[in-house]
Amino acid sequence: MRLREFAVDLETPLSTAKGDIERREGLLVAVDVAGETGVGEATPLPGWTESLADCRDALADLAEGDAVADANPESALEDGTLADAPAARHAVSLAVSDARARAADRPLAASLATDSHTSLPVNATLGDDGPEATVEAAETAVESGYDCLKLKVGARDPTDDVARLRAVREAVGPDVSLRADANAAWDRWTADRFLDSVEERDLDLDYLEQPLPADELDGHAVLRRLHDTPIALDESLAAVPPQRALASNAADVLVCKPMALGGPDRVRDLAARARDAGVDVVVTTTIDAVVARLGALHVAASLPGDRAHGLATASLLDSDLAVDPAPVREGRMRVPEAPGLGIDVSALFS
Ligand SMILES: O=C(O)CCC(=O)c1ccccc1C(=O)O
Ligand SMILES: [Mg+2]
Repeated sequence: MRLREFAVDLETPLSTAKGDIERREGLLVAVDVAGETGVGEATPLPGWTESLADCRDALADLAEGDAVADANPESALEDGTLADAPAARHAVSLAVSDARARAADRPLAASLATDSHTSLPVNATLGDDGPEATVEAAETAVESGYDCLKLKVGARDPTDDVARLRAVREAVGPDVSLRADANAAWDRWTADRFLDSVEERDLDLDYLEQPLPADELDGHAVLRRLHDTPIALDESLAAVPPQRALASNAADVLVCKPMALGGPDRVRDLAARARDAGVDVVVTTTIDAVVARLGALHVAASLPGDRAHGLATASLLDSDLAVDPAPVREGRMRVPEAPGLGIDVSALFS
């Protein structure tokens, strides 16, 4: 197993209710499995995953036990070694899946599901900003072909967030779908008030993502009963066993971050349970470099459903680890057709 550390800056910080994301640091992992080299990425994000230091330690421990890891890196996925390090587990799991798909000579998505999508709609991700800047960013996104926008809310008074959403709805018209992500900023009363005014003004939100703190499953379930606006859970899935979130009737949609859930295999397991419960799944990045974004794209493409995914985050970075084989065009991403992730490993480990 080989490791390579990396750091990439965001072009402009992504402003959320829980602070700005300015820089992403992580590790690339390469493993040899089934006669092929596969690559994975660990880009931890505290709040969703272990710290960078813990991630680095977990992967270094694995790489040092090289004899074991090389003989069977998959054992580390199942034996609990990486149980408390979802970003590290994500890197190893993605690298193993990439190698296996390359060995089968199929794109990763097609190796995971026979009826995988070849392209997917994605939402534009708009940070917290004043009303004019938010409208301008929304208009630019729609002009470039997006028909789904996700706005960060929760960093200002909810009345101001409603005004931002109203201005965006007026600017983009009724056919663009709008999502709002509060990143756990509100209490039940504030979320209730926000949803009342959104619904009074017919702003028609596709969903409200994580209005309440991560452990408040019952609170989200109450909001679902009181309002027509669908509720999505994100932070909750990293904080409580995802099965509990499903069992609590707390969500219409699960926002699945492969990095936070511990790998593409974990997303697929959870998506199957969600499907049985009639809950939709949207896959998003954690603002990752090209390897993890491609992993998220392939796993999203392997799932049924036609909701836009939160994968359009490459443009937030000011540099990357390699040329992106899946740029966003007209609000969609095409799944690379080359084997595995569709990226050249030698370009990443030179
Ligand atoms: O979903 C998207 O559009 C992009 C991903 C995103 O918003 C995000 C990125 C990093 C950390 C948290 C989040 C989030 O969904 O809250
Ligand atoms: Mg979110």
